[in-house]
Amino acid sequence: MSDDTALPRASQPTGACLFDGQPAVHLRSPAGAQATVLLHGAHVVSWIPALGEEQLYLSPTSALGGTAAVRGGVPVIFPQFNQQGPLPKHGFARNRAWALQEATVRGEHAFAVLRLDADEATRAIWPHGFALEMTVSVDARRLEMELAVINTGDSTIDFQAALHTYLRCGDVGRAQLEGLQGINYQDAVLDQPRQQWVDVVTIAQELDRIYWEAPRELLLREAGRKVRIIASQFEDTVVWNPGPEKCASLPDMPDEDWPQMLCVEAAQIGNPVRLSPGEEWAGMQTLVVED
Ligand SMILES: O=P(O)(O)OC[C@H]1O[C@H](O)[C@H](O)[C@@H](O)[C@@H]1O
Repeated sequence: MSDDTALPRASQPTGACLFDGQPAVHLRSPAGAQATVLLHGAHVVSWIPALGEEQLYLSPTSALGGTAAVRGGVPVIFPQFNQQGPLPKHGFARNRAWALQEATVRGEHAFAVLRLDADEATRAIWPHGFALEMTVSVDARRLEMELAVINTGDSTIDFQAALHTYLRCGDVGRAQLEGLQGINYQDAVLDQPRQQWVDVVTIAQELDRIYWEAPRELLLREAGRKVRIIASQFEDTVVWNPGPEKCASLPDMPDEDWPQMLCVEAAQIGNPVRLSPGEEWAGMQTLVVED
């Protein structure tokens, strides 16, 4: 992925930018950490901690413009997870143009706020009033993503939501996701409920699981790298890798790229959130690179 701006991305200040020709916002913290968020979907497509390397996987063959969902980064899932209801898969938030409200550096942080309001197109498929606010913040070693949902309508809303984070891996077969032992999950590949006995390791084929009421903190560990994954308010965690066969069937991802990613998604699936008019809910996922 290349930028279309004159400045190399490493030198871009906090503010509006283009990413592969698409409207985006770039964040640069005083310590030099960076993140880039597309206005399409409020989709985080890059996170580079200070003195670090890219931490997110973004498919080089994913279309970033138009109405298609982006393969990689952090898709925002709202108001439906997967195909668990009548709406398009994973809802509509990831396929809409969000508005940039603010992009600022404050203290050690650089952050941006993006907003999506109900409009005619969303009401046509989901007849409710709502506003979404996505706040993305970086400091030296940390990426914080908060999705807030406000019921701006005059009737109750029920929704599922997720931050569908594609973590970059050197080789997912040698990576380890720690913290899920003892947790019950729905195995979407086997279509069966199961329980996790050991850490999630040696992924070599499709893995697609919803862990119910998962621990707040998980750790992705691979040679020379540890990323702590902290969820707040999101009760469930989805872990997904397409494996070789499913990856080969995805038109927006190179066949050989599946070992380079693992989705660890902060999600609210089992207990949809219910908001009365005027009420608000917010869920957060924080990623921290550790020594
Ligand atoms: O291809 P997408 O619509 O982006 O969905 C990608 C994946 O998202 C989640 O992780 C689901 O659990 C998977 O079943 C799904 O395949």
